[in-house]
Amino acid sequence: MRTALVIGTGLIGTSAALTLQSRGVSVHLADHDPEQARMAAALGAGTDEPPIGPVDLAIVAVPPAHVAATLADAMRRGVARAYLDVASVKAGPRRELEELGLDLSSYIGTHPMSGKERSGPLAATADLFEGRPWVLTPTRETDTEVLNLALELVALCRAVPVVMDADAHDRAVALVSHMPHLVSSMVAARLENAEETAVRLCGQGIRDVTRIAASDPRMWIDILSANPGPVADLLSAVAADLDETVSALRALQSSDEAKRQGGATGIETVLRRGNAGQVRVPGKHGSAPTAYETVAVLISDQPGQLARIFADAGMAGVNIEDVRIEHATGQQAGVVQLLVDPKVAPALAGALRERGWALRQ
Ligand SMILES: NC(=O)C1=CN([C@@H]2O[C@H](COP(=O)(O)OP(=O)(O)OC[C@H]3O[C@@H](n4cnc5c(N)ncnc54)[C@H](O)[C@@H]3O)[C@@H](O)[C@H]2O)C=CC1
Ligand SMILES: O=C(O)C(=O)Cc1ccc(O)cc1
Repeated sequence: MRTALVIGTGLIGTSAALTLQSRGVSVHLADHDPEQARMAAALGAGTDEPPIGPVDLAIVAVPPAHVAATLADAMRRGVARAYLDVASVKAGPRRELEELGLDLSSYIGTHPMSGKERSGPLAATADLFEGRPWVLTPTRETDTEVLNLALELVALCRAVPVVMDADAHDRAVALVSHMPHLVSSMVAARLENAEETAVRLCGQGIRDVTRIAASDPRMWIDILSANPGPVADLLSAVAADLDETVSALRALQSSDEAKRQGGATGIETVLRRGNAGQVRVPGKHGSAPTAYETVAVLISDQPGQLARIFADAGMAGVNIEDVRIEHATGQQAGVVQLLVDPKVAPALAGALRERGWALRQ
């Protein structure tokens, strides 16, 4: 691939553009808000000048409700040899394109399973897709050349291609993305009118659970509107679990010992089912989950502390598999949890102590 056109230069479009541009592809940037395209160009994602002739690949990265119309317009203008979109839902946009009567041999629906709770070009990063699944939904109509260009994009972004049917994709993301998004919003909504004295006690757990609730509601209305059935089915299963859990908690309040026992069993069941589901969440790079050991380092809130820890871990020859940061509310300090192979954890802890870091036991 030599040339690409990114239409929709927000978080996902600009991230893809930054990666392609850094790999030597000449990228053109377009957005219905020219300021967004200008900003992406200023970040080094390409040029906001239109291409002179058709590019190799057009990447449509606009909100799901605008995908079909944007693609149809680009295809009619013949701006590229191949077209793809990156929307979080796949069956709806394809159906809309079919209804528009377009030849879809030059189109493939795709979805990078990587993103953030922030929107716009300023949130974009060139490594956003590294090691993450990127779903491709070719059909019998899809030209081989188009599939190959999509695979080349995924490879250039160092993502992991996963081929799926559009409906199967939508059911899968209802489970791993859309239903959890709503649950996160509902947990976060409990905080809206909560007492400040309670909110300031928030720790890492609630931060993890509510991070995605900060996302742009307009985008998520679009996503959920295109996948309501599967999400409603899953949410009603969650509602059944909630009902059972509430009954179990009420039983725990009973003065009857047998009822209390039943309540405890009910709670244990839901917690154990949670353990069994959680171990199935894949580790980094989509690999099987790995049990890492945590080395927890106390840091002061000063510039360069993280970089120093990473450099010191590197000097000790230790590969950091994952990292989590706990900020203590209202304090200029925090804890960095370095997740490493259990075999190297003692050596890392020793090396960091030697270099003056305080470790939390
Ligand atoms: N946010 C995320 O974490 C992820 C989002 N996606 C999908 O990627 C797509 C883009 O999402 P984000 O980059 O997060 O959104 P964003 O809000 O950061 O960017 C969307 C951009 O599209 C532009 N736009 C809107 N309508 C347009 C139109 N008709 N023509 C041209 N430009 C138009 C907007 O001005 C904006 O710059 C969506 O389809 C979303 O479902 C996929 C994976 C992750
Ligand atoms: O922020 C996160 O962790 C996400 O999971 C973001 C995300 C949002 C929408 C998608 O279609 C895919 C990924």
